[in-house]
Amino acid sequence: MMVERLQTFGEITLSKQVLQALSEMGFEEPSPIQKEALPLALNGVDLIGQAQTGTGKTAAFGIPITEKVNPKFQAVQALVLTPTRELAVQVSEEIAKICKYRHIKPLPIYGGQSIDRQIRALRYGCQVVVGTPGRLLDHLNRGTLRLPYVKTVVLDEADEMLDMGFIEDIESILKEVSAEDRQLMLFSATMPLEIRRLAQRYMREPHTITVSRDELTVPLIDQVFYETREKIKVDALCRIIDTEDIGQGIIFCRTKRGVDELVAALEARGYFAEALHGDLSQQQRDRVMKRFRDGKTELLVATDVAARGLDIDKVTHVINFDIPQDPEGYVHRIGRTGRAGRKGQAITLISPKEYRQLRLIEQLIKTRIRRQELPSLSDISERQAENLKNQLIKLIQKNHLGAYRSIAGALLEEYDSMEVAAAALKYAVEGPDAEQREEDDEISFGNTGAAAGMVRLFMNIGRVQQIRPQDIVRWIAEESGVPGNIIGMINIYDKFTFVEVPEEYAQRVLGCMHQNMIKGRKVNVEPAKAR
Ligand SMILES: Nc1ncnc2c1ncn2[C@@H]1O[C@H](COP(=O)(O)OP(=O)(O)OP(=O)(O)O)[C@@H](O)[C@H]1O
Ligand SMILES: [Mg+2]
Repeated sequence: MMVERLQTFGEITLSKQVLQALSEMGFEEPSPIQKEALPLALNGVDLIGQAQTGTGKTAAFGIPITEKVNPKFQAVQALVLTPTRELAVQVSEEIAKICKYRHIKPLPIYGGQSIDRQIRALRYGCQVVVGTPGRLLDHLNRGTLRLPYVKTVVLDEADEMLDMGFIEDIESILKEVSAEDRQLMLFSATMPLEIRRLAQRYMREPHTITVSRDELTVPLIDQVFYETREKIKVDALCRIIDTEDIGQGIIFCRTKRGVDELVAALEARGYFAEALHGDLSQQQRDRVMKRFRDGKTELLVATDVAARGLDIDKVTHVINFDIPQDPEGYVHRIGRTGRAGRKGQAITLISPKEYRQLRLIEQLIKTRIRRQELPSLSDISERQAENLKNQLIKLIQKNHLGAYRSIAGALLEEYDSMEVAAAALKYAVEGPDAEQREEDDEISFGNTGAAAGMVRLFMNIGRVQQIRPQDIVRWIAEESGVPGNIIGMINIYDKFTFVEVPEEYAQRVLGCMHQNMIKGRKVNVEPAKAR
């Protein structure tokens, strides 16, 4: 059958409310999968839709669901199944945006969340349920969720859902939906042949849409690999982090334990990263995800729980610290970057023994992954020098140099301009007492000494080379709004730091600083004895 190609959402028969919502979401024209899937899906046929990561599969089923659900009828009419909790939340939110003007209520239902709260929400009523299989079954068994009026079922990440781990649950759930006039749609960026075959069992003459041209991966993602030995893998990773210009990155490990160990190893080296895996409580998972989505965490270290579906636009890098187990996993992992037309960088670390796995991935994606050599230490310092230079250029261009100009003027009368500039740079990078720092365990800073009326605040930072007293001053000033010049002595010890502030400011400083960050490190502030 020829599939009709459409140019705008307006050319598809969509309600005014949905068109309005799509335009508010910034969707100007349908993506390729949407162009092909929407007319078929709206007609009610079963379909299997395969399209590259980040190309709008969610809306390809979210729009038809929104159009088909009757807002006046208070019963669950559509069901979307996802493999992870985070994805259930995200898909439910995207559907909520699409049906903003249709008075339809989607509800995410997933494990780890209070079941009582879910029962109340279900009783209150919703028309679209987006959930993970285990928890949905739980509700079906308790009788707190019934599906007799469900007409549309979607398996997002269908190949994963029909894989061994989930298939029994999926079958049990499908049994609860009347097969009579049920529409079943499967979506994924990968759809292995055996899964397509298996899917026939549940589908009626499904239409198959395959959008990806030759490559399974998005061409805007640059893909490289580094060969490294197991022993120096963490150091290799750190060098890569130091040289890449990472906006936000997801680092994948094979196991939960591997994730925790890598987070600890990164922290010990002064990098801040957060872990995401299935052993965390749901509250922790939610918190980690929120901070990452809000751009507060730069690096997320995760198991494959984050491999599929997650849509976070600022992710510039995906790093496979461990090579994925199966080639499909690679496609999904690296697909967390380079979404909706953006560029992305995918980096894979392999040991000499893992070339075979790498070749299998290349075969599947029909693309060569380029080999790169690890950056040397001099590459890194070159890179840092470059960054520093760029920051200075920005400052010069902004031209807000105020009082610093007169200091510069005074210095230039006595010293050579090269000397002055170089000293200023050294001060900026290494801090005021860089020379001594290596010898001393304790670093002090400040000029007021133990002035009267000052309190000492205890900060749990640990001593890190990159954090200097002036970082702390600037950070306190930014976070609490108190002027930097009221801060007195700063003592940096090996494991903690004391900062002196006038008593009247102490409350304000304390108030903003619980669990805050300096240069990516968590900081707890507690009051210590007044002097
Ligand atoms: N027509 C469109 N115009 C502009 N942006 C769109 C359009 N359709 C979807 N998007 C946006 O593109 C991003 C990626 O979409 P989505 O998450 O649905 O991708 P996906 O195909 O499901 O990817 P994955 O295989 O990783 O699950 C989302 O932020 C979504 O809001
Ligand atoms: Mg998706």
